[in-house]
Amino acid sequence: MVTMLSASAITLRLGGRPILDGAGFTARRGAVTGLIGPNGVGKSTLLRAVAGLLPHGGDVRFEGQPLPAESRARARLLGYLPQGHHVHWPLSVRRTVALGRLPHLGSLGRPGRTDEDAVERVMAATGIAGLAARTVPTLSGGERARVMLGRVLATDAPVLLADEPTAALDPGHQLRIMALLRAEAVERHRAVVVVLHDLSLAARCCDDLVLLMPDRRVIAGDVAAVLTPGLLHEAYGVSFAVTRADGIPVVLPQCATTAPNMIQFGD
Ligand SMILES: Nc1ncnc2c1ncn2[C@@H]1O[C@H](COP(=O)(O)OP(=O)(O)OP(=O)(O)O)[C@@H](O)[C@H]1O
Repeated sequence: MVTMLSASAITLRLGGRPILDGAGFTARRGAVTGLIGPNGVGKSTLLRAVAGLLPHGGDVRFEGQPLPAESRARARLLGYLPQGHHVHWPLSVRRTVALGRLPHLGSLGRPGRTDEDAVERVMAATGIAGLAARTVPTLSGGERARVMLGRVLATDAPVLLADEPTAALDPGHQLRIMALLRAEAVERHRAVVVVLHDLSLAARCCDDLVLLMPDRRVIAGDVAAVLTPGLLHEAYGVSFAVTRADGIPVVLPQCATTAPNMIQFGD
């Protein structure tokens, strides 16, 4: 599979502090790449930098070419789903998904047949066609997550960057969202990059993993190469058992004691 997106030597400061210092990763066409690592290590920041939403040093390329500086042209290449994205105003589901077509609309901003087809396709794929007329604030968390994902899928961008799209979802919805992202990668030949905290879900649903370490190393490779007990202990500060259940990888954090207050938080 071909590298579609590459980010290298990304440096970035926020609030006067260096947050990223030489981070990078590649994402292949037709594959799901999981971006993992402990809280605060810089996963969201890296994704936002790559999406062009934060000024940064380093190099981001699409199929070997620098990304266009113009935001609409860039948005046609990179679809970005922010963490915990909500719509608080009473916009219908259909109109929310249609917002994903904005980078494609001409100067009059009028959607054409291609735009309408894209919205219908995405609403069917995400299972939200039956909710089309509902307003987003009236939806459940699981329904809203699918609508927000629908909005980004409607961009038809070849690269999808999704920041914790499964957060706060039940296990069934988590698997459905990941299956959708997989289908976008495999059937529509996109490169999908997804930030995940659930390491078993990452092991099960991702082809490649990128682990951001607290000491700023970046460990990239397939699931077996990255999800080792040694690397996970270094990354998260607790022990892990990496095993299989019915052939499905399972990554279990271990605690010497069952008392949660025995886990020490870092600085
Ligand atoms: N606007 C900001 N100003 C100053 N520091 C910030 C800002 N935004 C983020 N940071 C800091 O940057 C670091 C990386 O944050 P980021 O949200 O990228 O981490 P993350 O790996 O996505 O974390 P989590 O898993 O908790 O979502 C954190 O220490 C955070 O406090």
